[in-house]
Amino acid sequence: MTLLNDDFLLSNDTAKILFHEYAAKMPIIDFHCHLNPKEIYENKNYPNLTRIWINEDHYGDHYKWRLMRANGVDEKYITGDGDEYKKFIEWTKTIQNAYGNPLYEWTHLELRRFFHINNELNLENAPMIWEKANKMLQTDAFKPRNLIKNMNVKVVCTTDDPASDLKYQKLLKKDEKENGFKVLPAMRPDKLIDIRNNEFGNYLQQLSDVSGVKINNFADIISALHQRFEFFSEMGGKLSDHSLLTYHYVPATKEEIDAIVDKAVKNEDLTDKEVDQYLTALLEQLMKLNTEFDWTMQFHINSIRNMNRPMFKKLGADTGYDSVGTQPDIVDSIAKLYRHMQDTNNVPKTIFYSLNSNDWMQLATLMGSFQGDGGVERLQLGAGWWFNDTAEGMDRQLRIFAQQSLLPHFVGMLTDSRSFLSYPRHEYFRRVLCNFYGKLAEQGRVPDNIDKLGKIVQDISYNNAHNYFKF
Ligand SMILES: O=C(O)[C@@H](O)[C@H](O)[C@H](O)C(=O)CO
Repeated sequence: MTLLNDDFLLSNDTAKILFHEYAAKMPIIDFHCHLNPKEIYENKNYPNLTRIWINEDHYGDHYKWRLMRANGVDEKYITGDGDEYKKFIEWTKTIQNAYGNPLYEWTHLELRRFFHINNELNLENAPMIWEKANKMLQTDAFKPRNLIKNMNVKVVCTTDDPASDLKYQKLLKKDEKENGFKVLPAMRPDKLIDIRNNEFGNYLQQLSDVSGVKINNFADIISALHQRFEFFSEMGGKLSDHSLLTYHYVPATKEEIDAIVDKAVKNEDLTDKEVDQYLTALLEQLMKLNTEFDWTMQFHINSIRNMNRPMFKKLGADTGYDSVGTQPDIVDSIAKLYRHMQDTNNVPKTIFYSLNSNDWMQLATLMGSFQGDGGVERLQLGAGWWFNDTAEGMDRQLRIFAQQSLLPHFVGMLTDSRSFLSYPRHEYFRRVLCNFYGKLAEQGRVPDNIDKLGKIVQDISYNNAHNYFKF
Protein backbone atom coordinates (compact mmCIF):
# COMPACT_ATOMS: atom_id res chain seq x y z
CA MET A 1 0.00 0.00 0.00
CA THR A 2 1.50 3.40 -0.97
CA LEU A 3 2.01 6.12 1.60
CA LEU A 4 -1.28 7.81 2.61
CA ASN A 5 -3.12 6.54 -0.46
CA ASP A 6 -6.87 7.20 -0.73
CA ASP A 7 -7.69 4.19 1.44
CA PHE A 8 -5.06 4.51 4.17
CA LEU A 9 -6.29 3.29 7.59
CA LEU A 10 -9.32 1.69 5.84
CA SER A 11 -8.81 -2.06 6.02
CA ASN A 12 -11.94 -3.31 4.24
CA ASP A 13 -14.53 -2.35 1.64
CA THR A 14 -17.21 -1.33 4.13
CA ALA A 15 -14.75 1.03 5.86
CA LYS A 16 -13.81 2.56 2.50
CA ILE A 17 -17.44 3.20 1.55
CA LEU A 18 -18.22 4.64 5.00
CA PHE A 19 -15.31 7.06 4.79
CA HIS A 20 -15.45 8.15 1.17
CA GLU A 21 -19.22 8.29 0.76
CA TYR A 22 -20.32 9.36 4.25
CA ALA A 23 -17.80 10.72 6.77
CA ALA A 24 -15.33 12.57 4.51
CA LYS A 25 -17.84 15.15 3.29
CA MET A 26 -19.09 16.19 6.72
CA PRO A 27 -18.22 19.67 8.04
CA ILE A 28 -15.95 20.07 11.08
CA ILE A 29 -16.71 21.38 14.56
CA ASP A 30 -13.43 21.89 16.43
CA PHE A 31 -14.74 22.29 19.96
CA HIS A 32 -11.31 22.34 21.66
CA CYS A 33 -8.19 23.94 20.24
CA HIS A 34 -5.48 26.46 21.07
CA LEU A 35 -5.60 28.55 17.92
CA ASN A 36 -4.94 32.21 18.66
CA PRO A 37 -8.11 34.25 17.90
CA LYS A 38 -5.85 37.26 17.20
CA GLU A 39 -4.17 35.38 14.36
CA ILE A 40 -7.56 34.35 12.95
CA TYR A 41 -8.72 37.97 13.07
CA GLU A 42 -5.53 39.55 11.69
CA ASN A 43 -5.59 36.89 8.98
CA LYS A 44 -1.97 37.33 7.89
CA ASN A 45 -0.10 34.92 5.64
CA TYR A 46 2.73 32.96 7.22
CA PRO A 47 6.09 33.68 5.59
CA ASN A 48 7.23 30.07 5.42
CA LEU A 49 6.65 26.45 6.49
CA THR A 50 8.72 26.87 9.63
CA ARG A 51 6.50 29.66 10.91
CA ILE A 52 3.23 27.81 10.32
CA TRP A 53 4.55 24.36 11.21
CA ILE A 54 7.14 24.73 13.94
CA ASN A 55 6.94 28.06 15.69
CA GLU A 56 5.48 31.53 15.30
CA ASP A 57 7.20 33.66 17.96
CA HIS A 58 6.74 31.91 21.34
CA TYR A 59 3.70 30.01 20.03
CA GLY A 60 3.96 26.71 18.24
CA ASP A 61 3.60 22.99 17.88
CA HIS A 62 5.32 21.46 20.88
CA TYR A 63 4.58 17.98 19.51
CA LYS A 64 7.19 18.73 16.83
CA TRP A 65 9.52 20.33 19.36
CA ARG A 66 9.63 17.11 21.42
CA LEU A 67 10.49 15.02 18.41
CA MET A 68 13.20 17.40 17.25
CA ARG A 69 14.78 17.28 20.71
CA ALA A 70 14.66 13.47 20.54
CA ASN A 71 16.50 13.76 17.22
CA GLY A 72 19.27 15.71 18.89
CA VAL A 73 18.41 19.07 17.33
CA ASP A 74 19.93 22.11 19.03
CA GLU A 75 17.18 24.18 20.74
CA LYS A 76 18.37 27.09 18.59
CA TYR A 77 16.75 25.34 15.64
CA ILE A 78 13.55 24.44 17.52
CA THR A 79 12.32 27.37 19.61
CA GLY A 80 15.43 29.50 19.35
CA ASP A 81 16.52 32.22 16.95
CA GLY A 82 18.11 29.84 14.45
CA ASP A 83 17.71 30.22 10.70
CA GLU A 84 14.18 29.28 9.65
CA TYR A 85 15.24 27.17 6.65
CA LYS A 86 17.66 25.26 8.91
CA LYS A 87 14.74 24.60 11.30
CA PHE A 88 12.76 23.14 8.39
CA ILE A 89 15.72 20.94 7.42
CA GLU A 90 16.02 19.77 11.03
CA TRP A 91 12.31 18.91 10.98
CA THR A 92 12.85 17.01 7.71
CA LYS A 93 15.65 14.99 9.32
CA THR A 94 13.48 14.35 12.39
CA ILE A 95 10.41 13.18 10.50
CA GLN A 96 12.56 10.68 8.60
CA ASN A 97 12.96 8.88 11.92
CA ALA A 98 9.27 9.12 12.87
CA TYR A 99 7.76 6.08 11.15
CA GLY A 100 4.89 4.92 13.40
CA ASN A 101 4.62 8.32 15.08
CA PRO A 102 1.38 10.18 14.18
CA LEU A 103 3.40 13.28 13.30
CA TYR A 104 4.89 11.39 10.35
CA GLU A 105 1.39 10.82 8.96
CA TRP A 106 0.08 14.27 9.93
CA THR A 107 3.05 16.00 8.27
CA HIS A 108 2.55 14.16 5.00
CA LEU A 109 -1.23 14.48 5.16
CA GLU A 110 -0.85 18.25 5.50
CA LEU A 111 1.58 18.37 2.55
CA ARG A 112 -1.01 16.50 0.49
CA ARG A 113 -4.18 18.25 1.56
CA PHE A 114 -2.91 21.85 1.54
CA PHE A 115 0.09 21.89 -0.83
CA HIS A 116 -0.81 18.94 -3.13
CA ILE A 117 2.70 17.57 -2.53
CA ASN A 118 2.58 13.77 -2.49
CA ASN A 119 6.29 13.15 -2.05
CA GLU A 120 7.75 11.75 1.14
CA LEU A 121 9.58 14.71 2.69
CA ASN A 122 13.35 14.05 2.63
CA LEU A 123 16.62 15.93 2.35
CA GLU A 124 16.71 15.58 -1.43
CA ASN A 125 13.30 17.19 -2.06
CA ALA A 126 13.27 19.50 0.98
CA PRO A 127 14.53 22.52 -1.05
CA MET A 128 11.79 21.99 -3.66
CA ILE A 129 9.09 21.54 -1.02
CA TRP A 130 10.31 24.60 0.93
CA GLU A 131 10.16 26.73 -2.20
CA LYS A 132 6.82 25.41 -3.52
CA ALA A 133 5.04 25.51 -0.15
CA ASN A 134 6.34 28.96 0.77
CA LYS A 135 5.11 30.37 -2.51
CA MET A 136 1.65 28.92 -1.84
CA LEU A 137 1.70 30.22 1.74
CA GLN A 138 1.70 33.77 0.34
CA THR A 139 -1.61 33.29 -1.48
CA ASP A 140 -5.08 34.19 -0.17
CA ALA A 141 -5.94 30.50 0.19
CA PHE A 142 -3.34 30.27 2.98
CA LYS A 143 -4.65 33.13 5.07
CA PRO A 144 -5.87 31.66 8.41
CA ARG A 145 -9.55 32.33 7.74
CA ASN A 146 -9.40 30.63 4.33
CA LEU A 147 -7.48 27.68 5.78
CA ILE A 148 -10.33 27.21 8.28
CA LYS A 149 -13.07 27.86 5.71
CA ASN A 150 -11.58 25.63 3.00
CA MET A 151 -11.36 22.72 5.44
CA ASN A 152 -15.16 23.02 5.88
CA VAL A 153 -14.83 24.04 9.51
CA LYS A 154 -18.05 25.54 10.88
CA VAL A 155 -17.10 26.17 14.54
CA VAL A 156 -13.75 26.82 16.23
CA CYS A 157 -13.75 26.95 20.03
CA THR A 158 -10.68 28.74 21.31
CA THR A 159 -9.30 28.34 24.85
CA ASP A 160 -9.80 31.49 26.87
CA ASP A 161 -9.12 32.76 30.38
CA PRO A 162 -12.26 33.89 32.28
CA ALA A 163 -10.76 37.39 32.57
CA SER A 164 -10.34 37.69 28.81
CA ASP A 165 -12.20 40.53 27.11
CA LEU A 166 -12.68 38.22 24.09
CA LYS A 167 -11.67 41.16 21.94
CA TYR A 168 -10.96 39.11 18.83
CA GLN A 169 -14.00 36.85 19.17
CA LYS A 170 -16.08 40.07 19.29
CA LEU A 171 -14.38 41.40 16.15
CA LEU A 172 -14.73 38.06 14.35
CA LYS A 173 -18.43 37.86 15.24
CA LYS A 174 -19.05 40.68 12.73
CA ASP A 175 -17.39 38.63 9.96
CA GLU A 176 -19.16 35.33 10.79
CA LYS A 177 -21.35 35.35 7.67
CA GLU A 178 -18.49 36.22 5.34
CA ASN A 179 -16.11 33.74 7.02
CA GLY A 180 -18.66 30.92 7.02
CA PHE A 181 -17.57 29.79 10.49
CA LYS A 182 -17.95 30.84 14.13
CA VAL A 183 -15.08 31.48 16.56
CA LEU A 184 -16.48 30.88 20.03
CA PRO A 185 -14.74 31.11 23.42
CA ALA A 186 -14.33 28.15 25.76
CA MET A 187 -13.57 29.14 29.34
CA ARG A 188 -10.35 27.69 30.77
CA PRO A 189 -9.97 28.89 34.42
CA ASP A 190 -6.48 27.40 34.86
CA LYS A 191 -5.33 30.50 36.75
CA LEU A 192 -8.09 29.99 39.30
CA ILE A 193 -7.18 26.30 39.61
CA ASP A 194 -3.47 27.04 40.05
CA ILE A 195 -3.88 28.45 43.57
CA ARG A 196 -0.21 27.87 44.45
CA ASN A 197 0.90 30.30 41.76
CA ASN A 198 2.50 33.43 43.21
CA GLU A 199 0.37 35.49 40.85
CA PHE A 200 -2.91 34.14 42.31
CA GLY A 201 -3.65 37.33 44.25
CA ASN A 202 -2.94 39.53 41.25
CA TYR A 203 -5.14 37.31 39.12
CA LEU A 204 -8.06 37.71 41.56
CA GLN A 205 -7.64 41.47 41.23
CA GLN A 206 -7.72 41.12 37.42
CA LEU A 207 -10.87 38.99 37.66
CA SER A 208 -12.41 41.55 40.00
CA ASP A 209 -11.63 44.43 37.66
CA VAL A 210 -13.08 42.74 34.58
CA SER A 211 -16.20 41.38 36.35
CA GLY A 212 -16.93 44.44 38.51
CA VAL A 213 -17.17 42.16 41.55
CA LYS A 214 -15.10 43.07 44.62
CA ILE A 215 -13.33 39.87 45.69
CA ASN A 216 -12.77 39.40 49.43
CA ASN A 217 -13.55 35.70 49.77
CA PHE A 218 -14.36 32.51 47.91
CA ALA A 219 -18.04 33.40 47.42
CA ASP A 220 -16.93 36.63 45.71
CA ILE A 221 -14.70 34.60 43.35
CA ILE A 222 -17.74 32.57 42.35
CA SER A 223 -19.83 35.71 41.87
CA ALA A 224 -17.13 37.07 39.58
CA LEU A 225 -17.04 33.76 37.70
CA HIS A 226 -20.83 33.90 37.32
CA GLN A 227 -20.49 37.26 35.61
CA ARG A 228 -17.85 35.78 33.27
CA PHE A 229 -20.13 32.85 32.47
CA GLU A 230 -22.81 35.39 31.52
CA PHE A 231 -20.34 37.27 29.29
CA PHE A 232 -18.93 34.13 27.63
CA SER A 233 -22.49 32.88 27.06
CA GLU A 234 -23.43 36.18 25.38
CA MET A 235 -20.42 35.56 23.12
CA GLY A 236 -21.73 32.12 22.21
CA GLY A 237 -19.58 30.20 24.66
CA LYS A 238 -20.90 26.73 25.54
CA LEU A 239 -17.93 24.99 27.18
CA SER A 240 -15.56 25.21 30.09
CA ASP A 241 -12.31 23.25 30.24
CA HIS A 242 -10.28 22.15 33.25
CA SER A 243 -6.80 20.74 33.49
CA LEU A 244 -6.34 18.65 36.62
CA LEU A 245 -2.79 17.36 36.92
CA THR A 246 -3.77 15.47 40.06
CA TYR A 247 -6.92 15.73 42.12
CA HIS A 248 -8.28 14.38 45.44
CA TYR A 249 -11.85 14.96 46.59
CA VAL A 250 -11.58 16.73 49.99
CA PRO A 251 -14.68 18.60 51.26
CA ALA A 252 -14.22 21.64 53.47
CA THR A 253 -16.28 24.29 55.27
CA LYS A 254 -16.81 27.81 53.91
CA GLU A 255 -14.52 29.13 56.65
CA GLU A 256 -11.75 26.69 55.72
CA ILE A 257 -11.99 27.65 52.04
CA ASP A 258 -11.90 31.36 52.80
CA ALA A 259 -8.84 30.83 54.99
CA ILE A 260 -7.12 28.94 52.15
CA VAL A 261 -7.90 31.72 49.66
CA ASP A 262 -6.56 34.25 52.15
CA LYS A 263 -3.31 32.31 52.55
CA ALA A 264 -2.96 31.97 48.76
CA VAL A 265 -3.42 35.72 48.22
CA LYS A 266 -0.63 36.29 50.77
CA ASN A 267 1.54 33.68 48.96
CA GLU A 268 1.71 31.58 52.10
CA ASP A 269 2.50 27.89 51.65
CA LEU A 270 -0.52 25.64 51.21
CA THR A 271 -0.64 21.97 52.14
CA ASP A 272 -1.71 19.42 49.51
CA LYS A 273 -4.88 18.93 51.56
CA GLU A 274 -5.65 22.66 51.43
CA VAL A 275 -5.13 22.73 47.67
CA ASP A 276 -7.47 19.77 47.23
CA GLN A 277 -10.06 21.36 49.53
CA TYR A 278 -9.98 24.53 47.46
CA LEU A 279 -10.04 22.55 44.19
CA THR A 280 -13.03 20.52 45.38
CA ALA A 281 -14.95 23.66 46.32
CA LEU A 282 -14.06 25.35 43.02
CA LEU A 283 -15.01 22.33 40.89
CA GLU A 284 -18.34 22.04 42.73
CA GLN A 285 -19.11 25.66 41.90
CA LEU A 286 -17.98 25.22 38.31
CA MET A 287 -20.29 22.23 37.99
CA LYS A 288 -23.17 24.37 39.29
CA LEU A 289 -22.33 27.15 36.83
CA ASN A 290 -22.06 24.72 33.89
CA THR A 291 -25.41 23.24 34.89
CA GLU A 292 -27.02 26.68 35.24
CA PHE A 293 -25.76 27.86 31.83
CA ASP A 294 -26.26 24.47 30.13
CA TRP A 295 -22.61 24.34 29.13
CA THR A 296 -20.41 21.28 28.72
CA MET A 297 -17.59 20.83 31.22
CA GLN A 298 -14.39 19.27 29.88
CA PHE A 299 -11.85 17.66 32.21
CA HIS A 300 -8.27 17.09 31.05
CA ILE A 301 -6.89 14.93 33.87
CA ASN A 302 -3.82 12.97 35.01
CA SER A 303 -1.00 14.82 33.29
CA ILE A 304 2.39 15.92 34.50
CA ARG A 305 3.25 19.26 32.94
CA ASN A 306 6.44 21.22 32.48
CA MET A 307 8.69 18.46 33.85
CA ASN A 308 11.90 20.12 32.70
CA ARG A 309 12.37 22.95 35.18
CA PRO A 310 15.19 24.87 33.46
CA MET A 311 13.30 24.79 30.16
CA PHE A 312 10.05 25.81 31.88
CA LYS A 313 11.89 28.83 33.26
CA LYS A 314 13.24 29.57 29.78
CA LEU A 315 10.23 28.81 27.54
CA GLY A 316 7.17 28.65 29.80
CA ALA A 317 4.30 26.16 29.72
CA ASP A 318 3.11 23.94 26.83
CA THR A 319 6.58 23.70 25.30
CA GLY A 320 6.88 19.95 24.98
CA TYR A 321 8.04 18.91 28.44
CA ASP A 322 4.93 17.10 29.64
CA SER A 323 4.07 13.47 30.28
CA VAL A 324 1.31 11.09 31.27
CA GLY A 325 0.18 11.46 34.89
CA THR A 326 0.22 8.47 37.25
CA GLN A 327 -2.31 9.25 39.98
CA PRO A 328 -3.96 5.82 40.21
CA ASP A 329 -7.07 6.96 42.09
CA ILE A 330 -7.87 10.23 40.31
CA VAL A 331 -11.13 8.82 38.93
CA ASP A 332 -12.15 7.75 42.46
CA SER A 333 -12.03 11.42 43.40
CA ILE A 334 -13.92 12.47 40.29
CA ALA A 335 -16.57 9.87 41.26
CA LYS A 336 -16.88 11.29 44.79
CA LEU A 337 -17.24 14.79 43.33
CA TYR A 338 -19.97 13.70 40.90
CA ARG A 339 -21.77 11.62 43.51
CA HIS A 340 -21.85 14.67 45.80
CA MET A 341 -23.08 17.01 43.06
CA GLN A 342 -25.74 14.52 41.97
CA ASP A 343 -27.36 15.08 45.39
CA THR A 344 -28.23 18.63 44.35
CA ASN A 345 -28.82 17.78 40.69
CA ASN A 346 -25.75 19.71 39.58
CA VAL A 347 -24.11 17.24 37.19
CA PRO A 348 -23.56 19.10 33.91
CA LYS A 349 -22.87 17.67 30.47
CA THR A 350 -19.25 16.50 30.79
CA ILE A 351 -16.50 15.19 28.54
CA PHE A 352 -13.64 13.43 30.32
CA TYR A 353 -10.15 13.14 28.82
CA SER A 354 -7.47 11.36 30.79
CA LEU A 355 -3.89 11.46 29.56
CA ASN A 356 -3.46 8.08 31.27
CA SER A 357 -5.46 5.61 29.19
CA ASN A 358 -5.55 3.25 32.19
CA ASP A 359 -8.29 5.58 33.50
CA TRP A 360 -10.56 5.16 30.49
CA MET A 361 -12.51 2.07 31.60
CA GLN A 362 -13.08 3.59 35.05
CA LEU A 363 -14.24 6.88 33.48
CA ALA A 364 -16.47 5.15 30.91
CA THR A 365 -18.19 3.02 33.54
CA LEU A 366 -18.38 5.91 36.03
CA MET A 367 -20.27 7.98 33.47
CA GLY A 368 -22.92 5.30 33.12
CA SER A 369 -23.99 6.15 36.67
CA PHE A 370 -24.78 9.78 35.85
CA GLN A 371 -26.48 9.62 32.45
CA GLY A 372 -30.17 10.47 32.13
CA ASP A 373 -32.03 13.67 33.14
CA GLY A 374 -33.49 13.77 29.63
CA GLY A 375 -30.18 14.37 27.81
CA VAL A 376 -28.63 11.97 25.30
CA GLU A 377 -25.17 10.74 26.39
CA ARG A 378 -24.75 13.74 28.72
CA LEU A 379 -21.41 12.40 29.92
CA GLN A 380 -18.85 11.26 27.35
CA LEU A 381 -15.40 9.72 27.18
CA GLY A 382 -13.41 12.18 25.07
CA ALA A 383 -11.37 11.29 21.97
CA GLY A 384 -7.81 10.03 22.46
CA TRP A 385 -6.02 13.07 23.91
CA TRP A 386 -2.44 14.32 23.30
CA PHE A 387 -0.12 11.29 23.64
CA ASN A 388 -3.17 9.10 22.87
CA ASP A 389 -3.95 11.07 19.70
CA THR A 390 -2.81 8.13 17.57
CA ALA A 391 -4.69 5.65 15.36
CA GLU A 392 -4.42 3.04 18.09
CA GLY A 393 -5.40 5.47 20.86
CA MET A 394 -8.42 6.65 18.89
CA ASP A 395 -9.47 3.08 18.13
CA ARG A 396 -9.14 2.08 21.80
CA GLN A 397 -11.25 5.03 22.94
CA LEU A 398 -13.94 4.20 20.37
CA ARG A 399 -13.94 0.57 21.46
CA ILE A 400 -14.29 1.39 25.16
CA PHE A 401 -16.99 3.98 24.44
CA ALA A 402 -18.92 1.44 22.31
CA GLN A 403 -18.50 -1.37 24.84
CA GLN A 404 -19.55 0.73 27.85
CA SER A 405 -22.16 3.05 26.35
CA LEU A 406 -23.66 4.15 23.00
CA LEU A 407 -20.96 5.21 20.55
CA PRO A 408 -23.44 6.61 17.98
CA HIS A 409 -23.97 9.49 20.43
CA PHE A 410 -20.23 10.40 20.57
CA VAL A 411 -19.41 14.05 19.79
CA GLY A 412 -16.21 13.01 18.05
CA MET A 413 -12.86 14.61 17.37
CA LEU A 414 -11.11 17.90 18.07
CA THR A 415 -7.67 19.11 16.94
CA ASP A 416 -6.43 20.49 20.29
CA SER A 417 -3.91 22.24 18.08
CA ARG A 418 -2.04 25.55 17.77
CA SER A 419 -1.53 25.24 14.01
CA PHE A 420 -3.94 26.17 11.21
CA LEU A 421 -2.74 23.16 9.23
CA SER A 422 -4.01 20.61 11.77
CA TYR A 423 -7.53 20.07 10.44
CA PRO A 424 -6.59 16.82 8.63
CA ARG A 425 -6.59 15.31 12.15
CA HIS A 426 -10.35 15.16 11.73
CA GLU A 427 -9.92 13.18 8.48
CA TYR A 428 -7.47 10.91 10.27
CA PHE A 429 -9.99 10.31 13.07
CA ARG A 430 -12.83 9.70 10.60
CA ARG A 431 -10.77 7.03 8.87
CA VAL A 432 -10.16 5.28 12.21
CA LEU A 433 -13.88 5.60 13.01
CA CYS A 434 -15.01 4.17 9.65
CA ASN A 435 -12.51 1.36 9.97
CA PHE A 436 -13.90 0.57 13.44
CA TYR A 437 -17.44 0.18 12.11
CA GLY A 438 -16.26 -1.41 8.87
CA LYS A 439 -14.56 -4.17 10.84
CA LEU A 440 -17.68 -4.79 12.96
CA ALA A 441 -19.75 -5.10 9.78
CA GLU A 442 -17.33 -7.42 7.98
CA GLN A 443 -17.02 -9.60 11.09
CA GLY A 444 -20.81 -9.95 11.06
CA ARG A 445 -21.09 -8.26 14.47
CA VAL A 446 -23.42 -5.54 13.17
CA PRO A 447 -25.80 -5.55 10.16
CA ASP A 448 -24.04 -4.55 6.94
CA ASN A 449 -26.62 -1.80 6.52
CA ILE A 450 -24.40 0.80 4.90
CA ASP A 451 -26.89 3.65 5.18
CA LYS A 452 -27.41 3.07 8.89
CA LEU A 453 -23.66 2.80 9.50
CA GLY A 454 -23.15 5.84 7.27
CA LYS A 455 -25.58 7.88 9.37
CA ILE A 456 -23.70 6.86 12.53
CA VAL A 457 -20.31 7.99 11.20
CA GLN A 458 -21.81 11.23 9.90
CA ASP A 459 -23.39 11.91 13.29
CA ILE A 460 -20.10 11.28 15.11
CA SER A 461 -18.22 13.41 12.55
CA TYR A 462 -20.48 16.46 12.89
CA ASN A 463 -24.21 16.20 13.74
CA ASN A 464 -23.79 15.03 17.34
CA ALA A 465 -21.44 17.90 18.24
CA HIS A 466 -23.78 20.41 16.62
CA ASN A 467 -26.74 19.12 18.64
CA TYR A 468 -24.95 18.31 21.92
CA PHE A 469 -23.22 21.70 22.31
CA LYS A 470 -26.16 23.58 20.72
CA PHE A 471 -23.84 25.81 18.66
O1 LIG B 1 -5.72 21.37 26.55
C1 LIG B 1 -4.76 20.82 27.13
O2 LIG B 1 -4.57 20.82 28.35
C2 LIG B 1 -3.72 20.12 26.31
O3 LIG B 1 -4.26 19.85 25.07
C3 LIG B 1 -2.49 20.98 26.23
O4 LIG B 1 -2.88 22.27 25.79
C4 LIG B 1 -1.41 20.47 25.31
O5 LIG B 1 -0.49 21.52 25.16
C5 LIG B 1 -1.90 20.12 23.97
O6 LIG B 1 -2.16 20.96 23.14
C6 LIG B 1 -2.01 18.68 23.70
O7 LIG B 1 -2.51 18.47 22.42
